[in-house]
Amino acid sequence: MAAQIWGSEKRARRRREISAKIAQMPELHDSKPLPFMTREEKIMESARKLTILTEKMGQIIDPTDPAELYHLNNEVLGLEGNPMALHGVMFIPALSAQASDEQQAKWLPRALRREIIGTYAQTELGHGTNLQNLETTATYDLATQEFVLHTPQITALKWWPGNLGKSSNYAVVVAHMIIKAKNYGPHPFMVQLRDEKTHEPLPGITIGDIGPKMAYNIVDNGFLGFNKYRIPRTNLLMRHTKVEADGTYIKPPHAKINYSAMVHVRAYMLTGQAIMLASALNIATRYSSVRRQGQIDKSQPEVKVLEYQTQQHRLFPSIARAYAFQFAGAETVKLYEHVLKEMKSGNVSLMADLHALTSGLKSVVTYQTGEGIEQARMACGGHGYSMASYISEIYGVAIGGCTYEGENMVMLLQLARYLVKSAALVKSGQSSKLGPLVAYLGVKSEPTSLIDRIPNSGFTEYVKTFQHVSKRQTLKAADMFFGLMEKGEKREIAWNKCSVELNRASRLHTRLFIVEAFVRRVNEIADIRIKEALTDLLHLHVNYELLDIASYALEDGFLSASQLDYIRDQVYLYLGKIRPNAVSLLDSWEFSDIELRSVLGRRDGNVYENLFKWAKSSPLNKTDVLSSVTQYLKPMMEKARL
Ligand SMILES: CCCCCCCC/C=C\CCC/C=C/C(=O)SCCNC(=O)CCNC(=O)[C@H](O)C(C)(C)COP(=O)(O)OP(=O)(O)OC[C@H]1O[C@@H](n2cnc3c(N)ncnc32)[C@H](O)[C@@H]1OP(=O)(O)O
Ligand SMILES: Cc1cc2nc3c(=O)[nH]c(=O)nc-3n(C[C@H](O)[C@H](O)[C@H](O)COP(=O)(O)OP(=O)(O)OC[C@H]3O[C@@H](n4cnc5c(N)ncnc54)[C@H](O)[C@@H]3O)c2cc1C
Repeated sequence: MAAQIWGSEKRARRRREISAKIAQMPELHDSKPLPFMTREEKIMESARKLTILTEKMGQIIDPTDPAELYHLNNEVLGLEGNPMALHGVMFIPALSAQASDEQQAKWLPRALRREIIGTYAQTELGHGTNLQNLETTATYDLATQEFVLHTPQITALKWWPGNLGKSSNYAVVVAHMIIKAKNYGPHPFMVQLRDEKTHEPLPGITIGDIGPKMAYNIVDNGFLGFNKYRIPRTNLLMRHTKVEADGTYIKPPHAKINYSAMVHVRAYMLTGQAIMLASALNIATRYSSVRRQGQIDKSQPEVKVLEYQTQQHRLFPSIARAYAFQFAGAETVKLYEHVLKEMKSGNVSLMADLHALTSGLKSVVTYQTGEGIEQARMACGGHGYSMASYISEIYGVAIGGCTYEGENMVMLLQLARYLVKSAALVKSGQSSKLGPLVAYLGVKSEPTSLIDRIPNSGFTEYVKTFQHVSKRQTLKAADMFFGLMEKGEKREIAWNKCSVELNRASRLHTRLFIVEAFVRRVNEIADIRIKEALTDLLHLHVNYELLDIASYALEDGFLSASQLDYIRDQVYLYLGKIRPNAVSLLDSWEFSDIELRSVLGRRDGNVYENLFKWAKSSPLNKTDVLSSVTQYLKPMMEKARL
């Protein structure tokens, strides 16, 4: 099963080898539990481990393999980020995709050797979503052949970029490029921020940390202002766009090609989200099979809480989602790598499809991951609320994904633009022009679902039902939009008035893709036992998801009330079938105790003794009487007694 999760036997074996090596290297372990550290201590601890990793990484992993790097990162540095998180996640990908060969030769080796630390600085205090209204300017000075970076007002301060505040000395900065008074829109520039020897900010740069956040507090998300700060013309990233010495602008082959670093993260973050969901579920499910509370049959002893159907219903559909996200994420990464290769050789025709797909997936996956992790926390009762479970940290980190790389509603609306264009093709009789991801929009469906009518139909009837609801909602939202415009409404106003319906279509389309990716994967599996376990999980997934969106299928009679009862029964049937495999389905992800960082989710199940040990190690317990008591509470009580 680990091979299915991680992509191959070899990958699963490598993960195990890497975890085993890390287990033997105490210098790479947290020196004390992270929740007991201050933010400064955590950053220091992370930087300490990061420098050891830089020295020893080659002994542990193949540093050129992103999957091995990601695993090493999760085990040693953890989810809360690190002082170089953005260096690998966005700075290097931005340089790789957007810098010319000559620029790459100059900067990439230095970045890869970690001689310099970089980040991706795009979002500002006043604007994050609407890139067209970013306010930082890069004005070309023809006389000196330099760009002058400037922050005209407070809202133009860069705000949020990870590791910008304290750790990075370089950044890819996105600014509006102005040449001879003409604004060419946002473009990426390589900018040195700090002196390489002293790490002091360079003259003309104002920089710092934006303060503590809901989670991710090891990352120094920062602010950045420029006061007429000059950089050479050749620091504009020039793989696709060029500015010649005389100010001549050569436009890129696709208007949005400079957005590729964002698409990179949107594609890769899906499996990251799956891992976080599976981690929280692993903790909750293991704990639920240790925790005994109450009886189902009063004549019997107390049961493990995992025996309760409500507990299973709370956890198991999310287990199915974690697998589904991992499989859909793996497919998306493959597609991304393919499109990136094509883009590098000048073919930009697949960019729109990739953008639409990653926009929808990013939104649905992060939202459902957040939901699943929060349910996992509640499933652990009181102990879930303790930082000893570590679930709250996982939650805080995961839901950051609902916001970064494009706020979820906004990204769903990006997918909706693609769906509406596709609907227009269907309406104008040009279904043959539909791309493969939306081809179903042009296919006539049966009048009713055959879900419970065709025995042994595999998952075909389910997929058809998901296709039906997605198609119907897409055409309905598109009709609403076109109808408003026919009545004379301006395009943008009509769009806004339909946007809730449009986003519903985007979610349904994305959920269909996730179901299809799960079905594709299960169909590929040769090992009978693995196939059986995953088929059970897939049954739970399709029935649970369909129940969740049933109103769309009920409203036009595609599903009947009796079919809904059938689907509900299937959910209960598969909850029961999955119960014996539940812990194993999560243990198959092979998270080590070091990686999980959870007292509650320990592999050995020795929860209570370790919770007590954890509590005793709280800094508050270093002394029996705190100074808050001697200074304030004790005098207060004494005064009251007089
Ligand atoms: C190994 C890696 C492991 C990764 C693990 C991940 C963990 C990471 C953990 C933490 C890191 C956090 C890092 C966070 C970083 C950031 O958040 S960086 C900042 C991100 N910011 C955003 O995402 C901003 C969101 N806004 C936008 O993207 C855009 O503004 C927009 C909403 C898309 C609109 O853009 P714009 O105003 O320029 O667009 P319009 O002029 O309206 O045109 C829209 C048309 O353009 C098409 N389009 C847009 N984007 C793209 C694209 N990327 N590719 C192709 N086409 C694109 C769009 O489809 C419209 O086309 P149409 O007109 O034909 O419909
Ligand atoms: C943990 C974290 C890490 C980050 N790291 C980085 C980084 O490294 N580099 C970087 O540059 N940035 C980074 N960011 C910033 C992030 O990319 C932005 O916050 C994000 O893109 C959302 O933009 P915003 O803050 O402007 O939200 P807003 O756009 O202000 O969103 C507020 C509300 O308005 C709605 N809204 C906005 N526009 C529309 C619209 N057109 N239609 C409908 N609704 C709309 C949204 O849906 C939302 O409900 C990070 C953010 C976080 C939380």
